[in-house]
Amino acid sequence: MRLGALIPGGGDAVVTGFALDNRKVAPGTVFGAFQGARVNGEDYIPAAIAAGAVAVVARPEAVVDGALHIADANPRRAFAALAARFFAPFPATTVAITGTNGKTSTAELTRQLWQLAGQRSASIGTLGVTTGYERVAPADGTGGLTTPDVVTFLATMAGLAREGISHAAFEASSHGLDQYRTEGLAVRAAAFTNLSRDHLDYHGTMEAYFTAKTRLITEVLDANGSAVIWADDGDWSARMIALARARGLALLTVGTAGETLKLISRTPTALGQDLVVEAAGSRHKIALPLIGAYQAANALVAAGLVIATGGAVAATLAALARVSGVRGRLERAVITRSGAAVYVDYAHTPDAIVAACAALRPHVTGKLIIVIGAGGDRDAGKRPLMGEAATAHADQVFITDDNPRSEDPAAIRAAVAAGAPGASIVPGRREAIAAAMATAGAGDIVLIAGKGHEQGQIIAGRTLPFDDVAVARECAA
Ligand SMILES: CC(=O)N[C@H]1[C@@H](OP(=O)(O)OP(=O)(O)OC[C@H]2O[C@@H](n3ccc(=O)[nH]c3=O)[C@H](O)[C@@H]2O)O[C@H](CO)[C@@H](O)[C@@H]1O[C@H](C)C(=O)N[C@@H](C)C(=O)N[C@H](CCC(=O)O)C(=O)O
Ligand SMILES: Nc1ncnc2c1ncn2[C@@H]1O[C@H](COP(=O)(O)OP(=O)(O)OP(=O)(O)O)[C@@H](O)[C@H]1O
Ligand SMILES: N[C@H](CCC[C@H](N)C(=O)O)C(=O)O
Ligand SMILES: [Mg+2]
Repeated sequence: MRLGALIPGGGDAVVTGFALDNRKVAPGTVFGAFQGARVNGEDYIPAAIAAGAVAVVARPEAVVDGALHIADANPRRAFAALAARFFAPFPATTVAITGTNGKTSTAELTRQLWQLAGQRSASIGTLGVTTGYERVAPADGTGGLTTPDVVTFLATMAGLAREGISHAAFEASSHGLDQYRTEGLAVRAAAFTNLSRDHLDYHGTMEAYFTAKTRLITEVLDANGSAVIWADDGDWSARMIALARARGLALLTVGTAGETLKLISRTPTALGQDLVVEAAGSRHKIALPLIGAYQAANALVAAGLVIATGGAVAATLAALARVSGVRGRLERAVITRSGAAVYVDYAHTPDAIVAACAALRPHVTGKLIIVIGAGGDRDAGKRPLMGEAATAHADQVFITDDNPRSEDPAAIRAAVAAGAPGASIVPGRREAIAAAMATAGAGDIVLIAGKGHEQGQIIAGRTLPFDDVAVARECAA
């Protein structure tokens, strides 16, 4: 493609690709130079041009010598729009999900519902790229970033379209939205799941965190698209609904306070839960094969996205009876010799710990024993709150490590323990899982929280192999 085809006056230079790191620039690349959290990408403009960049997308005040300067006060957004023109076409039906918790689950359940309806579908998010035939996890073994960068995102979407995928659901994290990492393609429907404390290290305040998320509804979503909003998260839901209305979007509300998919009742069963949902004037009874209110919420939001993009209401709700669990979300790992069930869940916020405990509580006849930890180089303020949530909602708490990253693991454990008097502090995640499982008897449940699907423990810059499900099975052997 010629540069002139991407941007008026671009000329005849051949564009071969897009990069936002100078080390990935090859002859013909369009380079995006952005001010980051650590360094200023504008410092790498000369190196990018020396490596063959034909154009540089940067602020008007940046100095670009020897390549076309595509100047924009919001260079990340301009870069995403150009890159999308280069990488198109994309899957025809694309939807996005934001919220503090439930993005990955909802994206994956949306993909499953489409697949059950006969569509070739994919989901993109923390689990990597999932299609009906494979899951390609991020290469670094930790689960990596939810959205690596906009070039990877658009190239992946284009690759899926080439494979014949017509329907794609992606997770829009607040970091990704703030940094324009998931944009450029048409988004037909967008969902909001909930908002609670996380990532305040990056956003500073809950208000700024919420604002980052609102971009999905107010800017990224097509003007003629549909907003699917979980209605049961109080003020945050009400504000998102108001924003969707103000923009004149088609609106689908979901939950007990929802109008489109109104949750009438929810009754836990041995293997899942029975839901009664009022939709399009009739009542639908659904035997959802997943436990917990939070999974019911995500399943219904997923159904909302499918309906918003053309799925028939009754058939979509009926298909919920056939979904599979999402990797690392209330995944049953093993039963101990003494008869306790051990679950792994990706709860790494105070709210998620409450939700995961609540999901398991109806299935506990003895004690609910939880293993928690908090990530290093992440929102430190959530640590005691995670301890408090575990203490309030489980019967016995073990505090251990969860990706200490560059921080001192003992200091993180102590910060969590500040909210959890009476908890046992066990350095070493394997040791903590073993200790928790050893105390469990028949009728008890052990919940190993925080890492879900993750395949590694990040300690001092190194990622060591670690899989909660595998370790639980080893401890039970
Ligand atoms: C704080 C944050 O989100 N940082 C992300 C962001 O970095 P940044 O733009 O601030 O980059 P920077 O390192 O300051 O560099 C600025 C620019 O200079 C460029 N550069 C830099 C060095 C160099 O030698 N040459 C060069 O060109 C960089 O490519 C970048 O464009 O953009 C980078 C590329 O897209 C990301 O890798 C990086 O993620 C870091 C590693 C990270 O840990 N992010 C986490 C917090 C994150 O984003 N998590 C969310 C999950 C949230 C959730 O699901 O709950 C996610 O979406 O994954
Ligand atoms: N709708 C929900 N309400 C409350 N808690 C939830 C909800 N959905 C998921 N959770 C909790 O959050 C955890 C993570 O779920 P999931 O991976 O779907 O969320 P996410 O938003 O993608 O998270 P991340 O921001 O880390 O990518 C789950 O394991 C569960 O403990
Ligand atoms: N997307 C989240 C994942 C956290 C998972 C938890 N295991 C941790 O490392 O804190 C983040 O990057 O903050
Ligand atoms: Mg996720």
